[in-house]
Amino acid sequence: WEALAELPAPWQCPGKAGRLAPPLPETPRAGLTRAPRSPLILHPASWRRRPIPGKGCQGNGGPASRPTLPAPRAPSDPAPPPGRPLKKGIGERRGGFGSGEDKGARLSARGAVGSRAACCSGLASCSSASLGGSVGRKRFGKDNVILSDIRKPPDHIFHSGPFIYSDILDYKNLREIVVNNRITWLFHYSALLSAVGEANVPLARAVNITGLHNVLDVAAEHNLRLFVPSTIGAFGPTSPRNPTPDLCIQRPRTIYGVSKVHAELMGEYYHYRYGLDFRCLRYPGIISADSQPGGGTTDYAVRIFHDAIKNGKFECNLKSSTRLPMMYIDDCLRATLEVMEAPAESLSMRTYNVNAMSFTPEDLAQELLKHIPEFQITYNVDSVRQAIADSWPMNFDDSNARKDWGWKHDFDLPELVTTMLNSDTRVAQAN
Ligand SMILES: NC(=O)C1=CN([C@@H]2O[C@H](COP(=O)(O)OP(=O)(O)OC[C@H]3O[C@@H](n4cnc5c(N)ncnc54)[C@H](O)[C@@H]3O)[C@@H](O)[C@H]2O)C=CC1
Ligand SMILES: CC(=O)[C@H](N)C(=O)O
Repeated sequence: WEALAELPAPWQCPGKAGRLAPPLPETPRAGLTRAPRSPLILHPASWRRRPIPGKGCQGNGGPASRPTLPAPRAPSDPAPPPGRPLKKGIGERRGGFGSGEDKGARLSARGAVGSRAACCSGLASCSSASLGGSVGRKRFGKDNVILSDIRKPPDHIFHSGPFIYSDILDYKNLREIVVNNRITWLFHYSALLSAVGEANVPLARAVNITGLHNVLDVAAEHNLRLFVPSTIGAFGPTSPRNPTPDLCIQRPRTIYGVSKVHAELMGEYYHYRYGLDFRCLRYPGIISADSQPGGGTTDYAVRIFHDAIKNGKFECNLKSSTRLPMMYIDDCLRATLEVMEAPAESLSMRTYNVNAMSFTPEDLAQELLKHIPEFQITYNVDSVRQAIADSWPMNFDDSNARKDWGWKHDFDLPELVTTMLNSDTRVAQAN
């Protein structure tokens, strides 16, 4: 591991346009040196090992012109220490990240000035929307959360705070956003979901795998705290299905699942090898009134509410007995913020299952009938979605999340249905 410390990290190697960091200024001493502080931004790139002549990556610019990586940590090392608190006064902006009361944000600040979080798109198709827009902005202040996507979100999101266009496949642009906006936390939501992924494997491979590589590199290079959601879809037919524990066989049969197992493993690898503060939750199917489903297998559990309110009936594309783990969006967002704000010492793992409830389409229909007595459900099974659902967990064991950082869900099936049908929710408003 000592020897590996002198090798370049992925984001320092040539191969992708704009990937090379600028050469280090000459420093008077050999070994670990500190580059001069910029008056505006102090980020971890300030800490460099001087390159050793003749070592480092070959190609553009020659070895001596390239900075080397932050020292890799041996796999047995403990998790990296939390970042230093922001200097008082500097990062205190509008009560959001870096504010005096905000413990999590202070922990995350890691030497940045005026910390900010960025969400690369978000939950469901009004993506960037749901997560950053709803809770991230409420929690940290609207100007301290920057949302991005390749699609314009609905108006209520678009006008709720900073939103920028960003393609996850454009590494240089990601880097610009992080540096120019002094980003300290990154929530990476861009992905193609299970059903649309099967319909366009090359695109799913690019967005879910290459996009993740870009995010990992930019996060490690700039010492960001990184959240990547995984899913029940990261398990497959050979995993125990009822319940599915955190650690077991993971052999998914969809490109979506394969890309998410890859994300879990790559994030953990970057954590142990480069000290990246990577945190990941395996979400169940997420049910939100705020957004339209994005092409997944669990979409029926969102669509059913829209159709029930609008037409009083619903045609379900999964069999009535298909049991899957599910969660209401508020629980999902709270779990995400809680794991991001948890002290590093409390995390015994970097990827956790989280769960709230588990139901079948029939269970959901029965609960809806209590509110809409004339509601009717029929079944027209989609064979692709059904095969996917049959390979996924029926119930999720999230005891490690509950034990390590105190995860506790608020919404079971009755509360979910009442809330989704409540006149305040967007399902009711949209219909
Ligand atoms: N919705 C759910 O039930 C669950 C979602 N998740 C995870 O949460 C994340 C978000 O899921 P949803 O919002 O439901 O999916 P979605 O399909 O609604 O949103 C994904 C977003 O990614 C954006 N995107 C696609 N290609 C992009 C690119 N090249 N650059 C930038 N953005 C791009 C899309 O425009 C879209 O807005 C995904 O990573 C998914 O795996 C995990 C488990 C359950
Ligand atoms: C559970 C998920 O990851 C998503 N909703 C999908 O069905 O693909």
